[in-house]
Amino acid sequence: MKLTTHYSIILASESPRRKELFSKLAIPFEVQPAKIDETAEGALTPEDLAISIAYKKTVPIVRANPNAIVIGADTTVHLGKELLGKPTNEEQAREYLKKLSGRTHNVVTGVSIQGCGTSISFAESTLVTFYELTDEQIDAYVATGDSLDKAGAYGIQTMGGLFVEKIEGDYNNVVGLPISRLFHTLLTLEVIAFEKELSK
Ligand SMILES: Cc1cn([C@H]2C[C@H](O)[C@@H](COP(=O)(O)OP(=O)(O)OP(=O)(O)O)O2)c(=O)[nH]c1=O
Repeated sequence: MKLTTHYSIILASESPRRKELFSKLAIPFEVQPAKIDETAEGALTPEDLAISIAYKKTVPIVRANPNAIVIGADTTVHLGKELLGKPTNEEQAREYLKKLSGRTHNVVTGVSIQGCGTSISFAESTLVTFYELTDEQIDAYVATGDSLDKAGAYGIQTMGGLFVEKIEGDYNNVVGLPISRLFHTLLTLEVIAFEKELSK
């Protein structure tokens, strides 16, 4: 299938995983990371929190590119009422993984699509259950350095995936972008469309 767009599209993210997932659409796009303060005020639900940060990421990019459609995303890990962001150091990474061991957590990615008269956001949730982890497993994984740029201190797409017993929901959402829901949303918004190929 071949998709097309009349818009210039900007992915407001420095995440290489988001860039790779967005590339599945095979349409031209640019990456412009937004450096923002990733905190949100008020007692928000996990979904509203992820949406509000995703939206915040689009704001400076929309301002600088008024003729583009800008897409921002934010992924957070929730264990009960506790929010586990990116660990600030290896000690915190170990602490997060100990908490996740043997339990089910919720990975929520907020996505915000802004610009050219479009303003829509959504959040997708995936439940992830970890095996019971030993200290040896946690120490060995954290020593790889993979934890530090990832919410919840693990990457399901890297060796962190070895800790996962099961997931309920969209795998790509855990990696950082629910690309299939985004694909359907962009089609509905007519931001993207199928390019009708002339019969050969
Ligand atoms: C749980 C989990 C998170 N992650 C990543 C996805 C996100 O990149 C990151 C969470 O941080 P985010 O703040 O969502 O994203 P980011 O800082 O990487 O990029 P940007 O703000 O510029 O868009 O954690 C994985 O790669 N694998 C996983 O299994």
